[in-house]
Amino acid sequence: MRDVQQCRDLSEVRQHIDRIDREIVATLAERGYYVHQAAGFKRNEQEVKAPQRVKQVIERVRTMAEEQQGDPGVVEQVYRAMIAAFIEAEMHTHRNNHG
Ligand SMILES: C=C(O[C@@H]1C=C(C(=O)O)C=C[C@H]1O)C(=O)O
Repeated sequence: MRDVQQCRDLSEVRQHIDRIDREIVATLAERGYYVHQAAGFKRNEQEVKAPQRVKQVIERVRTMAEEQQGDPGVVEQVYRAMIAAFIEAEMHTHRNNHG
């Protein structure tokens, strides 16, 4: 985990959360850009979904959470929701590419 500060009140806690959200949204935009490119390399909808890759990603981020004193269960839930949304977006791109 990165260095964390002890806050004096809820407002200070929320300032940190707002700052972190800015970073998360920027990172999601960057990730989304690569997911969009992934669609261009896939031939069908099963390849877009790539369940084996999803399994690998989930295992990897759970391990990373454990190493960084995060909560693997929370990380897995967040990732499953995020990947589902990215698959939906990638599916749109795939369908546009293939008529
Ligand atoms: C980006 C990909 O496509 C999909 C999205 C994934 C993701 O957001 O991590 C992982 C696998 C696929 O379901 C990929 O195959 O790598």
